[in-house]
Amino acid sequence: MTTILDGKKTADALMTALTETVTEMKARGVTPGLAVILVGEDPASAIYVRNKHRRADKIGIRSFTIAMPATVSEADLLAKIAELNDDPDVDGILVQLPLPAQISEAAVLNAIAPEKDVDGFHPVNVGRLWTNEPGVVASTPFGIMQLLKAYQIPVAGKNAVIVGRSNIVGRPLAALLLNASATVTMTHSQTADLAAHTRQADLLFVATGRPEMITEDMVKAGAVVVDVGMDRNAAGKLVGDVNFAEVAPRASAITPVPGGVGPMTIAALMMQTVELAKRRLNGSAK
Ligand SMILES: Nc1nc2c(c(=O)[nH]1)N[C@@H](CN(C=O)c1ccc(C(=O)N[C@@H](CCC(=O)O)C(=O)O)cc1)CN2
Ligand SMILES: [Mg+2]
Repeated sequence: MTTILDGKKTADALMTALTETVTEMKARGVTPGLAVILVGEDPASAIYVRNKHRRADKIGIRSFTIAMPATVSEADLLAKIAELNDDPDVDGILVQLPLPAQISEAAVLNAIAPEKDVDGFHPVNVGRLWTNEPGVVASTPFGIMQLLKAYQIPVAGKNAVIVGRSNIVGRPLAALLLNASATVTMTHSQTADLAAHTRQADLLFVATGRPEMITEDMVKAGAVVVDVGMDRNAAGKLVGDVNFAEVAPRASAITPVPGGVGPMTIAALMMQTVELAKRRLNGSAK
C-alpha cells in the first residue's frame, strides 16, 4: 500500500509543538517577529503571504507585511530592507518571490542581513548550507526534510534524484540530502534521457513547474516521490509535476498536491523564525 505523505497533518503537528515554544519565549520577554515584503499584486503571492500571516498569528509569532507597489524602485526596496535589518523587534525578514522585472533579485536578497534571512537565500546562508554548518535553510527543502523525518523515511545511503535546479528548491535540497548522506543526482531541463536517471531514484524529488511530467514509466517500483510542483492542468485543476494517478500505485510513499509540500513550506518558515528569535533570549542577536 502506498503511504500518502500528508503535509497538512504533519505541519499541524509541528506547529502545535512550536506554539508551546513560542508561549515559553513570550513568558521570557521575547516575541518572535517576522517581516514579509510583498511587491506588486501577483494573486498567488498575495495568498501565500496571507497564509504565512495566518500561521504566524495562530502560533503567537508577531508578523506583518510591507506591501509595495509593482512600480517600486530597487533603491526604495533596499532602503526598507535596511530599516528592517536595524529593527530589534524583527527576527526574520523575507521578500516574497518572484519580484518585478526592474528589480534585481540578487541585490535584494543580498541586502537582507544574513542573521535575519529567514528564507536562507543570502549567499552567506547558502555557503553555510553547502559546508554543512548550522544556518537558515530555504523553507521548501527544509520542510521536505521535516516531512521525510516525520514519516521515518531513511535518507542515508539512498539514491536521491532531484528534477529541477532552482535556487529556492533544487539546489538547497541537494545540499540537505548530501548533508544527510544520500547519493544525490541533480537533473534539469537539459538532462539527456531524464527517465534513465529518475528510474534509479529511491527518493525522487520533482520541482519543475511542468504539470504532471513525471509518469509511471519514469519511477522505480517502491520509490518515495516528493512533488514540489503546483501547476494548473488543461482543465484548470491544481496538479503537481507528478502524474499522481499513475505514479501513486507504483510508489511506496508520495506527497499529494495540494496538501503535501506546500503546508510544510510554511511550517518550516515558522520553525526558522522561532530559531532566529531564540538568539535574542541569550543576547546573541544583532
Ligand atoms: N520568498 C519566498 N518566495 C517564494 C517561496 C519561498 O519559500 N520564499 N516559495 C514559493 C511560494 N510559497 C511560499 O512563499 C508557497 C507556495 C505554496 C504553498 C502552499 O501551501 N500550497 C498549497 C496549495 C495552494 C493552492 O491551493 O494554490 C499546497 O501545496 O497544499 C505554500 C507556500 C514561491 N515564492
Ligand atoms: Mg503541496
